[in-house]
Amino acid sequence: MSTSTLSMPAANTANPALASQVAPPAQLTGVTHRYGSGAAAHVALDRFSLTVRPGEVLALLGPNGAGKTTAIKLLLGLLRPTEGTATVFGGSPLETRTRERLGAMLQVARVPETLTASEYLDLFRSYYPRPLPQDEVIRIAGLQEIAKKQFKDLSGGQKQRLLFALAICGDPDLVFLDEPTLGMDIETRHALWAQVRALSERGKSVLLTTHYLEEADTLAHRIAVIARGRVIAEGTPVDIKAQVSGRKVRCVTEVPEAQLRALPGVIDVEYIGSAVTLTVKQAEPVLRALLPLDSSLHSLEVTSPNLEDAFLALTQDK
Ligand SMILES: Nc1ncnc2c1ncn2[C@@H]1O[C@H](COP(=O)(O)OP(=O)(O)OP(=O)(O)O)[C@@H](O)[C@H]1O
Repeated sequence: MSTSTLSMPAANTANPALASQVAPPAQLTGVTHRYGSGAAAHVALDRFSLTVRPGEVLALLGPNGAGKTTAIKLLLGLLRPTEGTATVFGGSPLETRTRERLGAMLQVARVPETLTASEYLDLFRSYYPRPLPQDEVIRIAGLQEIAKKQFKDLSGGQKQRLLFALAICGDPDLVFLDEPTLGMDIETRHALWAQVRALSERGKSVLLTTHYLEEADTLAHRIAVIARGRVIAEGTPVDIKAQVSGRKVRCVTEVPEAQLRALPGVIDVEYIGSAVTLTVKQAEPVLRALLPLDSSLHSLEVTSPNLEDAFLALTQDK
C-alpha cells in the first residue's frame, strides 16, 4: 500500500466497516460537472463541495437550473463528475454495499404504468437485504386506499406518495428526495414532512431539494443555497436568515413616501393597502427618526426577514 493511501477517501481504507462508520453519508468534493463538450458544454456544477452529516436533513435550495438534481444524480452514481469526487458512506455510489444503503425519489421517475402500487413495493423491497415490512411502508406512506391501483390510475400526488414509499421501503440509511412534495395537497405534504422527520429521528440522513422555502425552513437541520452551480450560503435556517441583514418595519403612517425613503438605512418602501413596509438595515435608527414625525402612526410591527427574503437576496446578483 502506498503512503498516498493516508490522504485518500475513506473508501480506500483497509477496513470498509470502519470507513462506513466514520465517513459522511454523502460527500461531493471539488466537483465540477459539465454536460456536453466543446463550445456546447454547460457547467452545471462548478467546484462544488457538500457534505451530508449522519442523521441530518440537508435541504438544497436554489432557483431552476441551479444544479440541485445534478448533485443528487452524482451521489447516486447516475452521473460521473467531470472533476472531483462523489462518495456515499465513504465509497463509490456504484458499489452494491453502498447502494443497498440508499433510497431515492427523483423528479422524473419513469416506471411501467400497469404495475400496481403494492407490486412496485414488492419489486423495490426485493432489491434490499433488510426491507421494511410491506404493511409498514403502506402505513407510513399512506397508501392504504391505492395499494391495488395501477400506477397509471394514480393522481399526481398519489404517484408522489408511492415514489416516496419506494425510496424508503428498503430502510435505507440515506434518502435522496428531489422535490418530494411537488403536486401534493397541503395535508399530504404535512404528512410527508412528518415522515421525513421520523426518518431523521431514527438516525437516517436525508438530502432534500425543494422550491418550497417553508419546507426547507420547517424540515432541514441545514440548508445549502445554490446558484449557478455553486454553494453560495450554507448553515442552519437561522444562519441563512441572519445572512440577510436587515429588518422589516410595517406600519400605517401619514408620512409621505419620499420622506420614508430618506430615513436612515431604508432599503425599500412598499405599500400594501393602507400599510407600508420598510425594508431597513437596522430597525432602531428608523424608528427613532420615524416616530416623532407622526403621532398618529399605528399598527407597528418589526420582523426579521423570512427564509424567502433570505433566499431571494442571496440568489440575486449571483
Ligand atoms: N442532460 C443534460 N444535458 C445538458 N444540460 C443539462 C442536462 N441536465 C441538466 N442540464 C443543465 O444543467 C443545469 C443544472 O440542472 P439541474 O437539473 O441540476 O438543476 P436544478 O437545480 O435541479 O433545477 P430545477 O430546480 O429546475 O429542477 C441546468 O442549466 C440544466 O439545463
